Formats: sequence, structure tokens, C-alpha cells
Amino acid sequence: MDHIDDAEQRLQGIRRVDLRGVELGGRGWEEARAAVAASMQALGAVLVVQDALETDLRRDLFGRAVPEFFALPLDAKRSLVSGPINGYIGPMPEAPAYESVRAWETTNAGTVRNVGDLLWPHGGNPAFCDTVSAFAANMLALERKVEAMILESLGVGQGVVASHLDSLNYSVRLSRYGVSEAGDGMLMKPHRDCTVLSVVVQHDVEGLEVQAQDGSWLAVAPEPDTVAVIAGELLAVVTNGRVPACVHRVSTPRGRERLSAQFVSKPKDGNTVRPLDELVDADHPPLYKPCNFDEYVRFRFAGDGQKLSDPLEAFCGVARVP
Ligand SMILES: O=C(O)CCC(=O)C(=O)O
Ligand SMILES: [Fe+2]
Repeated sequence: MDHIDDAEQRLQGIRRVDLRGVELGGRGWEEARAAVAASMQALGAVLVVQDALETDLRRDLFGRAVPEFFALPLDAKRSLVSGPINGYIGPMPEAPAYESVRAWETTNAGTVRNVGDLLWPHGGNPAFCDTVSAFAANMLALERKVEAMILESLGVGQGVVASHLDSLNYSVRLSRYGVSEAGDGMLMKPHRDCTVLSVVVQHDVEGLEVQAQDGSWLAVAPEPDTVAVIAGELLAVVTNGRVPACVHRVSTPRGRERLSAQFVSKPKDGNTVRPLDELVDADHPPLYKPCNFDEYVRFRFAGDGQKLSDPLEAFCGVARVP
């Protein structure tokens, strides 16, 4: 079943694919690959049942590391290097109970440790660093597996998939949606991520919703062994529009604190992303011009793109002939 229409999607929710024990080219690979790719092409999202975030690691992450980070003094959190999409986002007037941090070239344990030493100057926080590094290492394998499945399924050769994956950089993002004074839930507006792919892990409290093509919202339940994998705008560029960037939002229940962790891939600094050659031909003309990630981030978060509903299209979309 490669195609799911909207009505069926609403009934079924987002497709859930079990990737436990599924390895490149091994048993179950082709079937799982087809299911992942079908969901990605329909929605830009898929739910993955996985064993990369086992119980102990989940407990260390959400029971200790994430609360310890957010319990730091505001100045310490703000000391993390910042930029439009990096560093600490503190409580804002429109979202007084939300805070989030994206940092760490997490595939490099040394970098994580340096950040730990900066945040906890008296001896660092080795347990925090170990937890973040273990989360990153496990999610890296999962994210690469899912992206390989998507690209292979679209007909991209393994060599090209491997060099594309090597062109990416990976970071961890931790978010806390506190309980607001008004007692209402918190809303993160519908948006597309500007990155390639995000693995989203929700802890205990629900809130993540993904938009179906008919505009309805599909809730993602916070199940311990399931993560959501979400396509960002740059995956739309890489796949020449075959995988749409997923529109999603967060709507937390009233009166409950919510924590989430994301593992995010984006192009290495300064890299330019373009539709893969194998996904461009006479029937599939290029939908995007080459997109320099740093320039796009500046345009989208600090420039004219801030006001646009589809900044990617304005920045590097090729005008479509009606
Ligand atoms: O907290 C979540 O579940 C997802 C948050 C999100 O979409 C984002 O930070 O871009
Ligand atoms: Fe997002």
C-alpha cells in the first residue's frame, strides 16, 4: 500500500513503522523502507518504533539531564553560543513558559564535554555529557537509517546516499514547555523546520501534531518506544519536492510541564544543498535552485523571509509553469 488518501490517513493516524532489528539490506529492510518512504512522501513524517532509546537512556535524559539543564541560572543558559537557530531561546513575552536549547555538534563527544564544562564550571557535569552523547550516537544511527530508506526508495544509489549523509551535521535540541501562569496549554505555531530531518522524542506528555494534506491535524502520542521523524525544508530540496517539509505544531495540555528532545540534521556549515541529480530529469525538472544553508537561515530568521508563509519557495524555489 504505497498511497494513503487523506480520509484513510485521518482514520489511521500517521503510519507507524517498526525498525527494531531492521538493518541495511537485511531482513525486513525493503518492506520497512517502502512504508517509511510512503509516509514521508504523503506527510513528510513517519512514526518509528525503535530500540535506540532504551529505558535507562530515556530515564537519564528526561529524568536528569534535561531538568538539570533547564534548572541552570538564566545567565548560564544564555552563555551558550547563539545565532538564529543555535543556542538558547529563553522565555519570551508571547511564550513565557517555553525554553529551548540547540547546541552541540553532538557527534563529537569532545564538543559536548566542552559545553558541559562551560555550563557547570566546577568540575563539569560528566553524567549530563555522557547522556547527551549517548542519545546523539543512538539517534544518529536511527536518523541515517531513515534517511537512507527515503532516498533509496526514491531510486538514489547507495554511494550518493552515503555522500549526502556525510555532508550533514547533527545537533541535539532540548525543549521545555512549562506550565503557564494562566493555566492554559502552550502552543507552538504551525511551522516547517528549516533543517533536513528531525527525530522528535516526546516525554510522557503529548502535544506534537502533524498536518495532513487536507489540513487536518494528526496527534502524535508520546509512546516510550516510538519517535516521530519529521522532514524539514532541506529534505524537500534534496528530494526535489518528492518529500514535502512537514507542517507541525505543538499544543500542550493545560497544567502539565512537557519535555521533548530532538535530534536534528542540517548541512555542514556553509554547505549548499541542491536536488540530487538522480531525482531530476525531463519528467521532474528541478523545483529548487541550489540553497546555501547559512544564507537561507539569515533570510528566513533575520531577513525578508520572516514575514513569508513559504520562505523556502521565495528563497530558492523555481517558478512553476502553470
Ligand atoms: O517539542 C516538540 O515536540 C517539537 C518542537 C518543534 O517542532 C520545534 O522545536 O521545531
Ligand atoms: Fe519543529
